[in-house]
Amino acid sequence: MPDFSSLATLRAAALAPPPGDEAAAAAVAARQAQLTKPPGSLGRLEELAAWLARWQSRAMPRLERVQVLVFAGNHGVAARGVSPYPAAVTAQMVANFAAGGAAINQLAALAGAALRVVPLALERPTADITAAAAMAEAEFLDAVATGAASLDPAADLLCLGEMGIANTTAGAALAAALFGGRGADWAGRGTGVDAEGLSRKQAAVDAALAQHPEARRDPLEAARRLGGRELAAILGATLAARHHRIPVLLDGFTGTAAAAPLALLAPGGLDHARIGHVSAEAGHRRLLAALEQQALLDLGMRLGEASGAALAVPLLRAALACHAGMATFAEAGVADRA
Ligand SMILES: O=C(O)c1ccc[n+]([C@@H]2O[C@H](COP(=O)([O-])O)[C@@H](O)[C@H]2O)c1
Ligand SMILES: Cc1cc2nc[nH]c2cc1C
Repeated sequence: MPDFSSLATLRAAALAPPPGDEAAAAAVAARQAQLTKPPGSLGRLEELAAWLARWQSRAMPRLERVQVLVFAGNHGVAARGVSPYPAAVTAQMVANFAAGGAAINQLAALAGAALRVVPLALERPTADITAAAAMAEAEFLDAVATGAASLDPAADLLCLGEMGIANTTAGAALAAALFGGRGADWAGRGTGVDAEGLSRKQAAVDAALAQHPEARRDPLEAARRLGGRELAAILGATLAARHHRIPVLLDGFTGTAAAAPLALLAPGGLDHARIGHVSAEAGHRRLLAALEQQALLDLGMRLGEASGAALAVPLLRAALACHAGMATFAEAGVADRA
């Protein structure tokens, strides 16, 4: 378990992500070549089986234990009129998750996954990023460590999601600091803000970027100054998963932005993560392009709460069912190519 007790140790862990197991990935590719199908005909399912093998370090990957983690946080920038919903909805949705009434409850059950929801100091919103750093260093590290500690170290796969009114504004500011551009490039409609709300959101992102020039220079400072507790927890869980050899499915725009600092801190720092779906949130495609990632699904969803990550789990199960269950040409007596 990496040490996230100081910014220096967190940075050290992020700068040295363990490599994948290329032998396990090669074993998958070798078996794929023997299976009763034209080479490559299962498309990305083949690559996904190899990806699971590489990051689980298992020639025959498995999905017996899938964890869905949803982190919740509140944001001072919500007071800027950037979301149509009041901040109180964050805690109300956490209660809804506990009662089993949210979309993620249904989708996690369908995925055969264990859902855990972790509220992070909801009564204490982060500071308004247009005026101050979202979190002090200790608060940031605490959220990162909570994210890491919430991970089931025996999981075969981790799906990550978030809940936090106004967090698409935080995600947009973070993405702009990491990859360049301004509010107009990264802010979208979120939960459905109107045109004036969108203008306020773009202005809030621009004001936050002007307030925090350091964020453009250091991905961890960007996460601390512009993000939020649930975003920091996603970063911590994603990095901890890498060190525990657990592949990760990220969810939408906010969740992808939360983990993105890891890709900038180390080349391949997010190679153990895939994006479950591309959100309808305007900036997500731009973010995926910047990360050179292709989402698994494109269903026009924009919910967050790990819904798009959980929905992609059955695709991974399909990839493994074919990989493990198909006969080889020799076993089935099917003639291979001449
Ligand atoms: O991540 C996404 O793609 C996404 C897009 C739109 C909305 N959300 C969810 O909606 C909330 C943030 O939206 P907003 O409008 O309050 O910034 C937060 O709880 C997210 O889980 C998430
Ligand atoms: C109702 C509601 C549910 C959500 N789930 C994730 N983000 C959300 C935002 C709102 C507003």
